[in-house]
This record gives sequence, structure tokens and C-alpha cells, in this order.
Amino acid sequence: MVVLVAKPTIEQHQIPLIKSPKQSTFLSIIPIIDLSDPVSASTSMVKACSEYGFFKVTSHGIPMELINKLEAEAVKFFSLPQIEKERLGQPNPFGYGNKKIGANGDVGWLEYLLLDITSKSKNKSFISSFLSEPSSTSFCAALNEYIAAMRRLARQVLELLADGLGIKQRDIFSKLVMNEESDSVFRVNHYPPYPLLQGFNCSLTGFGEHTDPQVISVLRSNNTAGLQIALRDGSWVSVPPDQESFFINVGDSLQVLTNGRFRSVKHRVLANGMRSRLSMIYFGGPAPKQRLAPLQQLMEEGEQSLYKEFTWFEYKASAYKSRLADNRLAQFEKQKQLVSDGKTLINHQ
Ligand SMILES: C=C1C[C@]23C[C@@]1(O)CC[C@H]2[C@@]12CC[C@H](O)[C@@](C)(C(=O)O1)[C@H]2[C@@H]3C(=O)O
Ligand SMILES: O=C(O)CCC(=O)C(=O)O
Ligand SMILES: [Fe+2]
Repeated sequence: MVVLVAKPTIEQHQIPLIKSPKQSTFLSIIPIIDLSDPVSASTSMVKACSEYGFFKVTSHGIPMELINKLEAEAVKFFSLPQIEKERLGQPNPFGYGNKKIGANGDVGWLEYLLLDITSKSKNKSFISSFLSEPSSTSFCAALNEYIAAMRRLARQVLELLADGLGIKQRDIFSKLVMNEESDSVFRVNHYPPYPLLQGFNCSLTGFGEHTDPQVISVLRSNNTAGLQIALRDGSWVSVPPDQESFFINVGDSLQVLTNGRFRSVKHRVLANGMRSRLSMIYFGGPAPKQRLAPLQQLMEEGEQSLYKEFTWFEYKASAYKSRLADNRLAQFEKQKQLVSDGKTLINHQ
């Protein structure tokens, strides 16, 4: 007899539930990198990217005033009546979205704004229609200032990573996201509280498990917990929130550029039972025509690329057809060669 076990969901929206045993206070394993000491920062960052693909940065020099200004504008936006937010239309993928993530059936307990921040982008319809309204001038100003700061922080982190890897050309990674054609995205997520599951050992999915496709993501949230990262053994670790710091995720593209030395971190968000979570994330992506392949400077003698050649345009087109939890890099991986006594036995390509 075949027994089909359906994934538990909350009926109304089909949002999956996640088992979440109550966690007692624990010592966090999340690496903390202090940017005021660049030499030690570059070494510890490389270690963190290899082990977890994730770390927290402190002493980043971004004024709290700038962060708080954008957070306050975002809170104001999400507090608008639902009908007004929905008047902005369906996300395409940019714009205002509610519960639906992407176009392929993923759902979560959140609402969000997804913005195309590519300098050269022609697809700015949402930003221009909404953000050019006089009532949104202060939101738009806060966004521009904050995004500029995120670009600088991403550049600093990527240059330190090149230093830590011993690459002479410091801008080898950063130029990919600083280029005026770089395909970067900015996202503000609002996860309302979901009190109905309090006392049960499960939570409602806020943002389902996934890796970020770009090079690097810079995340900041308010003090509400919910973000978790997956370790190599598949176990999930909660990230203690810290509203004064930034969290860095290695994206799929950086995993490819480093031929797997850095790990694109799997992460997810659980809805909180008591409080709203607000997060703002800058995703630094390459230009569409950028070829993604392991850097020659990193390859050791005889080392083979783990990936077939592709451009960001090709990767993104395929990523946007996938579901959140899919392994998007799998179809770009080369089959492993089996070597015995120096002779290649199998080479599936
Ligand atoms: C289900 C999806 C949403 C997503 C596009 C995708 O088809 C697969 C990747 C998803 C993701 C995750 C990181 C970012 O939040 C995001 C903007 C991105 O670039 O890739 C989202 C996409 C989205 O929400 O449209
Ligand atoms: O909201 C968060 O804290 C993380 C969301 C996320 O991973 C994403 O938007 O890609
Ligand atoms: Fe993400």
C-alpha cells in the first residue's frame, strides 16, 4: 500500500509549516567579522565563506540614522491599507508582492517590495510609477542612499575576500557588482507575526529554504529572529538577530567563481509568533553577459572546473524558472571524473 503524506500546510494559503523545536539560549556559531581590522577580517572572511557561506560584519561604518530612516519608510509603506498596496499590481517579478514568492508556486508568510536597481535598467516601471509620487519622495531618497551604502559595503567585503584568497587583483570580484551593467536587486521583506502556532513545536514558513543566485547578498533586519542557515550536515541553525550589523551570504555565482571553495549558503526564514520581522537585502549580481567560470587565479595545477560554462543571463533565466528550494546549480555542474592509476575511467560531460 502506498501512503501519501502531504506536507503540513496552513490551509488558507497553502503555506508550509516547518518543524521548529523550542531552542534554549545557545552560543551562536555565526562568524563575526570586525571590519576595523582588515587584515584579520580578510582571513576570517575566507574561512567563514568556506565553512558556512555566511557571516556577520560589525564596525561597518554605515550610520544607524541611514538604516533607521529606510526602516521607518518601509514600515510606513507596509502599514498602508492592503488595497493601496495591491493597486501597485502583481510583481513581475519586481514590485509589491504578498505571500507569493517568484512565479512558480512558492508561498510564504510575508509581503515584500522587490526592486530592480541595475543602473542601466529600462524596466523601472514600478519604481517610476510608485516612487515618483510626491508622497514617496522620502522613501525614494532613503532607498537611494541606503543602496549606495550597500554597494560600497559589498565592494569592501568582496575586496577583502580577494585579499584573503591571495589574489593580487583586489577588484576581481567587486568589479562584477560595481559595473554599471551589474544586474542587482534590492528587497524589503515584512513578515507579520503569526501567533496561532505559539506553544506548538512548528512555525509557519516566512521565506522557504533557498540559496541566493547572485554573487553576494547583504542583509540587515530589525531585532526579530527568524533567519536560519543550513550547515554542511543539513542541520538548521538560527541566526540571532542584530539590528546594528549586516549579514553576508555567499551566492551561487561566487560559489562558481571560487570553484566551490566558497559555499552558497542555504537559508530560510520562519515567521515569528510575536513580532514583525523587517529585513532589507541587497543582492549584488553580475552583468547579463558576464561569463561565470572559476577564476584562473584560484585554480591549482590539474584542478578541473566543477561547472560548465555559462553567463549570468543564462543562469538567471534558468533560476527564475525554478522553485525556491531547487538546487539551481545542479544542471551546470560537470559530472565528476573517476580516476584510477592516473587513467580517467569515466568522463560524463
Ligand atoms: C522562486 C523564485 C523566487 C526567486 C526566483 C525564483 O524562481 C528562484 C530564486 C528566488 C530568489 C531568491 C533570492 C532573492 O530573494 C530573489 C529576488 C532572487 O534573485 O532569487 C528571489 C527570486 C524572486 O523572489 O523573484
Ligand atoms: O528576509 C530575510 O531575512 C531573508 C530573505 C531572503 O533570504 C531573500 O529575500 O532572499
Ligand atoms: Fe535569500
